[in-house]
Amino acid sequence: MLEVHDLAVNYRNTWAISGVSFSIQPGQLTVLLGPNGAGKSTIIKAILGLIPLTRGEATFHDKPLKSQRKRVAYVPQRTQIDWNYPVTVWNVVMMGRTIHTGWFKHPSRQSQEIVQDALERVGLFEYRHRQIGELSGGQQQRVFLARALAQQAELFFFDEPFAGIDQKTEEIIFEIFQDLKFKNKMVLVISHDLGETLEQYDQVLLLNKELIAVGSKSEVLTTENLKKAYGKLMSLVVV
Ligand SMILES: Nc1ncnc2c1ncn2[C@@H]1O[C@H](COP(=O)(O)OP(=O)(O)OP(=O)(O)O)[C@@H](O)[C@H]1O
Repeated sequence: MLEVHDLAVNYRNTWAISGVSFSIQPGQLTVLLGPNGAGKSTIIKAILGLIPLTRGEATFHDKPLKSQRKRVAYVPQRTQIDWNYPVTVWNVVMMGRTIHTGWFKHPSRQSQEIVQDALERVGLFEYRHRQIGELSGGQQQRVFLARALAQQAELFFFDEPFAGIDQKTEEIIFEIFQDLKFKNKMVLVISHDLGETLEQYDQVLLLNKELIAVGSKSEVLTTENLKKAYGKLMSLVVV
C-alpha cells in the first residue's frame, strides 16, 4: 500500500502543498483533482523524490518509496517530454525494461516480448520504428503508457493522461486502468475531468494546496468542497 503522510513542499517561500495525507490500497484506482496550480504534479514529484520535501513522508509497503523507484511507473505530462528527441517508439518502451536491467545490456528475449506485448496492448506495434515526434498526441500518450506497462510496476502515476488525446486513446487508457485494478496494482491519475469519467475511480482526492476531501465521488464532489477548490462559479456549473 502507498501511504502519504503530512506531505509539504515549499517553493521559494511559498507553500505549493501542505499537510497532504492519503493512502492507496492494492487494486484501487485513485484520481487527483484540483484547479491549475493546486499542486497536483507537485504531489507526484514529491512522492517520487524528484523534488525535496519540506515535511512529511511517502512509504510503499512500509518502507520509504524513494528507495523503491523500480516498483513505481511514472507517466509525466506530455508537455514535459521533449518530442524532438531522436528516439523510436520501441526504444521508449524498452526504457521500461532498462530500469530493471541497466542501459548497457542487450535486452533479453523476455524483455523484447514484454515490450512487444505492451505495444500491442496500446495498438502501436506497427509504429515501433517511428520516431516519437512523428506521432499524434494520443499515440504519444499511448507510447508512454506502454513504457509504464513494460516496467511491470506495482504503483502507477499518470499526470494528465487525457489532455489532448482522441476518443480511442481514452478508451484504451481506461481499459488498461481496469486491467491494472484487476491485477491489484495501485494507480494515481491526475485529471481535470469532473464529468462522467469519474465513475471509473474508486477514490477521489480533491486538492487546492491542501487536501480538501478524500473519498468516493459523491462524498467528495459536494457544492461546498467544489467551492473551496474552484471557487463559486465552478461549483454552480458542476453540481
Ligand atoms: N520548480 C518550481 N519552482 C517554483 N514553483 C513551482 C515549481 N513547480 C511548480 N511550482 C508552483 O507550485 C504550484 C503548484 O504547481 P503544480 O504544477 O504542482 O500544480 P498543478 O496542480 O499540477 O497544476 P496544473 O493543473 O496547471 O498542471 C504552482 O503555483 C506552480 O507555479
